[in-house]
Amino acid sequence: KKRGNIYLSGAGPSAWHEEYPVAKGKRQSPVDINTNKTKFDPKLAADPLTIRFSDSCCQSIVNTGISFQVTSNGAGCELSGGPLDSTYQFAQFHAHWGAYLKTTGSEHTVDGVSYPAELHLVHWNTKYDDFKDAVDKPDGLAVIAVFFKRGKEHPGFGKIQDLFSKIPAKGAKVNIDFEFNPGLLMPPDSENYWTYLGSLTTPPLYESVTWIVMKEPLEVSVEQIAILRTLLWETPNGVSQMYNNFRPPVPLRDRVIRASFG
Ligand SMILES: NS(=O)(=O)c1ccc2oc(NC(=O)c3ccccc3)nc2c1
Ligand SMILES: [Zn+2]
Repeated sequence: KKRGNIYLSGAGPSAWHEEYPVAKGKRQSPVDINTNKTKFDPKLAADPLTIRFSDSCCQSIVNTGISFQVTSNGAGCELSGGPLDSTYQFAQFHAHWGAYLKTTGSEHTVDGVSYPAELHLVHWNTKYDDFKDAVDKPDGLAVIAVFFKRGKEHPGFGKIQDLFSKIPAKGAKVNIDFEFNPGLLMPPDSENYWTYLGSLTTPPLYESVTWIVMKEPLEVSVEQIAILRTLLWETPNGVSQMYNNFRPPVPLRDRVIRASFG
């Protein structure tokens, strides 16, 4: 059966629970971050989040059929501190975005407000042997989420977007033969973040992610937001531009989102 596109086949995200019952689970993502209900946790500031990236950590970029994905062997790219009790190694970054002239696009929202896109930097807990071993464990993954907002151009991200024309279809992959430090994609102030226990935002929706959502968005140009939609994916009506590859927020249930700032 041509599965096609998980966002456009059948009823999309609202139907994922039919094949993945965990979609209605207790620690699903994304969620709306209601800033009146977040809780400042001084312990997060006491043991600051340590985000380490390197110039040599990005090997290739692939069209996964639902986003672009810059893949890393993780060399010199590690995450620890803050809410994390272990060292996590960088595996890949990708993004989610909306449609032309729409304000939606991000997965997480803040007080009900969406951003046009959201970047995810995926890390796995090095207490496990590799990503695949970590991916379904409750403390297996840590994902840094960075909101994109429209503003000045971001030349660093532009270097990655220049490769999009080389990965026109699902499965297409090219090597990155220049140095690219994912640290360029962190907002100027990355001390202020929210954190909560959640899940992958696409099937299999494993409840294995400690989310670290940066409060400050990263500015990119309106053109750069539009270039995201030049990536292509399969739809029930054939190959077309990739957009609206985001899961809308799901219920927070019995969770409190902690803030690293007062
Ligand atoms: N939107 S999300 O929640 O950040 C999210 C959702 C689903 C994901 O599946 C993977 N797999 C790998 O990264 C991987 C890395 C190495 C080898 C195999 C897979 N990362 C994900 C992130
Ligand atoms: Zn993602």
